[in-house]
Amino acid sequence: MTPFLPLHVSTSSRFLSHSLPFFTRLPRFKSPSHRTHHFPILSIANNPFQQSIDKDFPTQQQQQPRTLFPGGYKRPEIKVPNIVLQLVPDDVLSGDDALDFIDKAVSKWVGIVVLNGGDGSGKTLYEAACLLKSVVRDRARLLIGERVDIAAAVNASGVVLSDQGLPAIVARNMMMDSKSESIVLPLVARNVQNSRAALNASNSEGADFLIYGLEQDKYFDEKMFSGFADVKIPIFVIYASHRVGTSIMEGLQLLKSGAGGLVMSLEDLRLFNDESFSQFFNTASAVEKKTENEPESLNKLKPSDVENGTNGKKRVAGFVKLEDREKQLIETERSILFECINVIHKAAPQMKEVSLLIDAVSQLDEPFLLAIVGEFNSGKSTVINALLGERYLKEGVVPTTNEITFLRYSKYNSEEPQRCERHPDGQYICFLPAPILKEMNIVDTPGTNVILQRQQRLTEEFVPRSDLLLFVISADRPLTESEVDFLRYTQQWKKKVVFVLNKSDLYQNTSELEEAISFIKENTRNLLSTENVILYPVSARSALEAKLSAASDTKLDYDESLVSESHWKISSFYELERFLYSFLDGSTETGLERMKLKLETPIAIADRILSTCETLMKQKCQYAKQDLTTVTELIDSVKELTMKMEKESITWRRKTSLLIETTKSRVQELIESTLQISNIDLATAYIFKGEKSAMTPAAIRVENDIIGPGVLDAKKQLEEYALWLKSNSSREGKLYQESFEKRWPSFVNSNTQMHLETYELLEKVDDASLKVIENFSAGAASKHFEQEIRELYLGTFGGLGAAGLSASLLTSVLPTTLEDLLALGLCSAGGFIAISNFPSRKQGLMDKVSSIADGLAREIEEAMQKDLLETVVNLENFVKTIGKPYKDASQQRLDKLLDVQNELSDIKEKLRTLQVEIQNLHVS
Ligand SMILES: Nc1nc2c(ncn2[C@@H]2O[C@H](COP(=O)(O)OP(=O)(O)OP(=O)(O)O)[C@@H](O)[C@H]2O)c(=O)[nH]1
Repeated sequence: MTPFLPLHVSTSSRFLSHSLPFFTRLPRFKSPSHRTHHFPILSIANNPFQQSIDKDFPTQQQQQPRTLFPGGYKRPEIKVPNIVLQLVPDDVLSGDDALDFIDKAVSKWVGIVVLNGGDGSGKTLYEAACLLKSVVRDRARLLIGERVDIAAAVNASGVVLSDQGLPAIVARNMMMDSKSESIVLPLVARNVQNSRAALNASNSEGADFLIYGLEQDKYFDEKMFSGFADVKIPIFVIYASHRVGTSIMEGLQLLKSGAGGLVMSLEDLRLFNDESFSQFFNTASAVEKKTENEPESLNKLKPSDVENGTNGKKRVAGFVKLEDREKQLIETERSILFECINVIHKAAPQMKEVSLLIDAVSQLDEPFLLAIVGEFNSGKSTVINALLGERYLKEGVVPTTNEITFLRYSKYNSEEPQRCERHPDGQYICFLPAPILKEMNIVDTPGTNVILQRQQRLTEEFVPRSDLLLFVISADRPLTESEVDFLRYTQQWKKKVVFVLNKSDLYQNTSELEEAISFIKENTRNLLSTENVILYPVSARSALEAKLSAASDTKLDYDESLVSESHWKISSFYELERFLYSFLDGSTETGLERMKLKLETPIAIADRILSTCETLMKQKCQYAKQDLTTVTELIDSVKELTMKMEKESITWRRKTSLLIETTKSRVQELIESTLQISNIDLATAYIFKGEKSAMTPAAIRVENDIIGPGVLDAKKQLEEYALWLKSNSSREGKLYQESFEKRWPSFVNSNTQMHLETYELLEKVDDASLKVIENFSAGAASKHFEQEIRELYLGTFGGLGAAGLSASLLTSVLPTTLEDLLALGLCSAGGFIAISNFPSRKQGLMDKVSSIADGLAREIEEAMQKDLLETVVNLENFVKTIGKPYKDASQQRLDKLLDVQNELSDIKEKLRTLQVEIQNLHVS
């Protein structure tokens, strides 16, 4: 799982580079560690963001703890009935239509695909496995025959081992080492050819399912399968058409005999069409339904029941006795829990553990559930047998209980005193005529602290469902570390625990026994948060033997044997029984406690899941708030970008005004150097040639050398400026858009598709500054300038006549203006006054040039400013427009999450009130 690390906007480090959006240097959230250790407190199954709120706007990779169960692993579930497709590399690599066929098969009927190595090389097997994995994907389980290394390398679901292959535990551990991220334990299946091997593989081996193949030259016979009755894991039978026939009905026969499904080769699979398979699965589910309808079976709630909140049960009206009160509480509790389930669905659709709660709700009206737990070999089965008074369960020095075994009551039937069946959910249900089962269901669980992890998980997963735990400790190892660990785990579900110190007969004397009792009590008090640790030292073996011999000796019953047998070993077991029986009597305090425990079981599950949901929602809300802030900051950050553009535009304006300034100075310089009285050529040109004459060289120079190029330069500069504005705006606009899309890719939909005019905003600039310069004509300016000069000369020399002018001609040899004037004065006193105006007239012209240039510069600057403003306003509007759907969505998401958060706390409050009500139950 690659964590998606959310981005934040950093306000300080923007504008870093033009090749990156200016907001891309963003810090990352610290990804919280999501590894769980032994017995985690909080957890949720993996597979994030598929539904509801998350689907709407999946922005953050939230913390995904592995599972609510210890070790962070879940047992893999195997659906039955199922079809297993068995392949060899050639099937996969042959290049014909096999892959298409496999693709279709896994999308419809095949739930497990096994790739066997055949005799080929590891390389070929690996290549075939890679190819197969890419076809199968997650639609079916892919298992590799024997080669754990290849299974691990291609990330397969598990391995199939031959009868002589690796021990299952070794294979599983090897796979687990390589699949450290997976929350599901790897599957280990075994090929078997007879019932003994099958039993062995399912019991001490801990295989998850079996593939049963007939020995060479043997043909299928239903009786053959009867030897597998004790095998408690699914068995898939190899369906070889040449042995069994090609009718699917033959396969159905196998299912009826107890097989979990059929194993077929590619060749055999091709023999059947969709119709045959649908017939196969329909009939199989009909068979299953029949089993489910057995009395008191563990029917699961249907989703529709959850929605309706009815579970098909009649509502109970009115109550007078405690029992009625209990019924009424059950109804209230049920409806609150349905609400709870709905809220959990909303808060954490991926939380698979909600099924625990659904189960617990469906079991509210079921008898009290007493679960016997403890380490393997502590004597759990013997304790149960002693309670039942008969050796119903297998006992033994090696782990003997491999499945959760429900013991339920059924009337005595001489033909079938004990009937066991495997429920589709994998648990075993045995119907026995033992009286204690009338009032409570007893569950035998596989021992903990076994090397077989599957069994340990089974027990752990069962703990939340039980109402009371009978924790069996063996006298030869009172309270081990792993027992303490397990006990701690049970307390996460707030389970009431009663200890049974079994095999007490092993102690030499009472002081040894007392020492062990006080040791256990001392060390569990804190864990169970009670001063009153309940512990019964017993010898289940002696108690069972006493009961059995009492039963065989009709004259003596068990109670009498207690009297006659003063042995404490039996009497202490009797104490335990008395305690348990008192649970059945609703009129006693213990009976009341039974009801309370029963009612509190689903509440504890709900409470724990709700707490997990709350943590998750808190985190989700935090992320959603962060998202909203990020979106808002992202939108607002455009202001800083525009400020930056404004800053940069100053340089552009400066450059343009400098250009105008230079042009102005050059014109003025020209005036200074050219316009002199002594410039006889000029004077003659203006005075004698009149207006119609061709342009003077001075004016021509102004046009060609100064104003003309100046205007061209300015135009070029303003064109560049306009381009700078547009490219800046469209680049940044696009970067914003990319950032929104990259940051929230799942949200790119029709809402975020903008109208064309939105994109046009990025290009839309009026180019006012360019227009100003375009409107400024160098020719017109030169003409104007020419006119001004003419007026200057005419105003100066027009009244002097030929004498004055000839006098002035003298001055042509004099170097300075002053001498100029003096000479003129001497030559023509009358003309002096007119000529003396020349410098001020010249200055006037200079001022005129200056004011025209300054006016132009101002006009251009204002237009540039206008262009800039238009660009930044457009860019801001663009970013606001494209950011709006994201902002709205993050706001909506946050609102939704806050609503769910409120719903969570409301439902928690309701549960608390209910809990108080339950606690207030008392014997009337
Ligand atoms: N001495 C003595 N041995 C006992 C007593 N109870 C059970 N045993 C023996 O302990 C061994 C294990 O007993 P089981 O009842 O199979 O133990 P378990 O806890 O169910 O074992 P698993 O199901 O494998 O976890 C058997 O050999 C029993 O005979 C007892 O009270 N005293």
